[in-house]
Amino acid sequence: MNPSQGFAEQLRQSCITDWNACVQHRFVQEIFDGSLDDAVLRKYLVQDYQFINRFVALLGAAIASADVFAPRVVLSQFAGMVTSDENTYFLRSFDMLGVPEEQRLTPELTAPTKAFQQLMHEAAQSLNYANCMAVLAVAEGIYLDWADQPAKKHLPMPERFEHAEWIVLHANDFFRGFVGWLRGELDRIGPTLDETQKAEATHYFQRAVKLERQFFDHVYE
Ligand SMILES: Cc1ncc(C[n+]2csc(CCO)c2C)c(N)n1
Repeated sequence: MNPSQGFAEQLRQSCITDWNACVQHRFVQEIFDGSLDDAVLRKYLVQDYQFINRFVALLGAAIASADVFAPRVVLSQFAGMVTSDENTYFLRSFDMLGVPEEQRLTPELTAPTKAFQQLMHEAAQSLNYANCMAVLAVAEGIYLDWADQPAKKHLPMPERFEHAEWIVLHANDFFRGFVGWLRGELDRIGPTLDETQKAEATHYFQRAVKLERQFFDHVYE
C-alpha cells in the first residue's frame, strides 16, 4: 500500500480490478443507454430492495460507534434520506414492472443478496466504526463512481424513469457530498487504527467490493 494516499484510496486501490468491473459493468452501460432488459432490471430491483433493512441497521451501528458527535449528525441525516425519498423509486418501479406484493416483500433471496446481508450484519454487530464505515464507503462509493462518470456526463438521459432516476439518485450533489465525506472519514480514522484493526476494516472493504461485483453479475444469470 502506498502511504502517501489516504486510507480510503489505499482501500480502493487494493481491489481496483473488482471496483472497475462494477463501474464499467454491462448493467451500467445498459442503464445509461436505456437498453436494459426488463427481466434484468426486475431481478436487480427485487433483490436490491432487500438491502435497505440491514443497510439502515448498519448506519445505526456507525452512528453508535462513531468517536465524536459530528459524524453522528451526518450519518443521521443520511439515514433520514434513505428511509424517505429512495423508497418511492422502488415502489413506482415495481408498479411499472408489475412486481407483485410478495416479490416486493418476501422474494426468494439469491446468494449474493444473502452474502451482502450477512456482511452488513457482521459489520454492524462488530460495533466498530472503521468496519462500519468500510462497508458503507463501498456501497456508496461504487454507486457514485458508476453513476457520476465524467465519460457519461454529456449523454442524454435514458427516457424511462426506471433507468433515469436510478442514475440521478446516485449522481447528485447531496450524494457526491456524502461519499466525499465518507472517504474523508476513512482518511481521518485510518491513521488512528492499529495494524489488526486496519486489517479487519480492509477485509470488510474487500469482501464488500467482491460482493458488489457478484451482485451485478448475477442479475444476468
Ligand atoms: C448492491 C448494492 N450496493 C450498493 C447500493 C447503493 N446503496 C445502497 S443503500 C444506498 C443509500 C441510498 O441511496 C445506496 C446508494 C445498492 N443500492 N445496491
